[in-house]
Amino acid sequence: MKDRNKFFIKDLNLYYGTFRALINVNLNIVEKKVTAFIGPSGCGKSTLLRCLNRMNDLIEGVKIDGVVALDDTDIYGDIDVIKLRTKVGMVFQRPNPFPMSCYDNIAYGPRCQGIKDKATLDELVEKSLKQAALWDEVKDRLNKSALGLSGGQQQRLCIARAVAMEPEVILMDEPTSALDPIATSKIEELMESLKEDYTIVIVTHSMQQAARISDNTAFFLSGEVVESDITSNIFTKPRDKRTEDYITGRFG
Ligand SMILES: Nc1ncnc2c1ncn2[C@@H]1O[C@H](COP(=O)(O)OP(=O)(O)OP(=O)(O)O)[C@@H](O)[C@H]1O
Repeated sequence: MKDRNKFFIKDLNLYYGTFRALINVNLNIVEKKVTAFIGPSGCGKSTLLRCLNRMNDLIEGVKIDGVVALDDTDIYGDIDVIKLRTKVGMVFQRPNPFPMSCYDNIAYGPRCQGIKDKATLDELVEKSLKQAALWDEVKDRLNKSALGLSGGQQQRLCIARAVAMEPEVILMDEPTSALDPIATSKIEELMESLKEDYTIVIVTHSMQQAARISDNTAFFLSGEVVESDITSNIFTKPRDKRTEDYITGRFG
């Protein structure tokens, strides 16, 4: 099947006050693939990720120019931002379950959207937890606090919570950086299965992780996307000397 672009990013610049954090970014994000953003600390990976569901709108002093289109619609045009964030869900670096039961964590978003029917919610909770590979571990403790889960389980719960909103894209900002290697490999396996249904964009500090899980990789440096390509090309035959220096560990 031919690749289809989910996001189209053209000449994007982002300023925090007078500081230009993204510089003329041009990038396509392919549908139903995993795209990794890599690069040294402070190079703009999270900033670009947050542009994709307008999370930067919440930061004072941010100015953006250029185009970010989702399925051909400019998301910085006159659109419903709440709807956008429903379509483009997000999972953060530290697991952040709400201080409520596992069940209520998942049902929270759908309830806010007006779904009240218990059977419908039950089904959605089960389906989301299954998709996040957590159902077997929590099915007997759905009514207990989510805060009693391990860190890795909490992160999968947060992924289930994102999935329950039936998004099209899931943004993940260093989703495994607070987790141990076993929990990390569970999340990595999970991403492999989630990409059948969702477009995934992940910021990661780990080049090994990007190489393991992503189909496409974009390499960032000082606010610019230096190079983006299929992941194997980035790691075996980068076109730009700066990418090569980074992946061979010469800096960063
Ligand atoms: N809210 C903010 N206000 C001002 N400057 C910011 C803000 N957020 C990020 N920056 C600056 O923008 C630049 C890019 O930051 P960003 O967090 O996007 O980088 P990153 O590549 O994700 O870094 P890391 O890998 O360390 O998470 C940095 O210089 C950072 O200091």
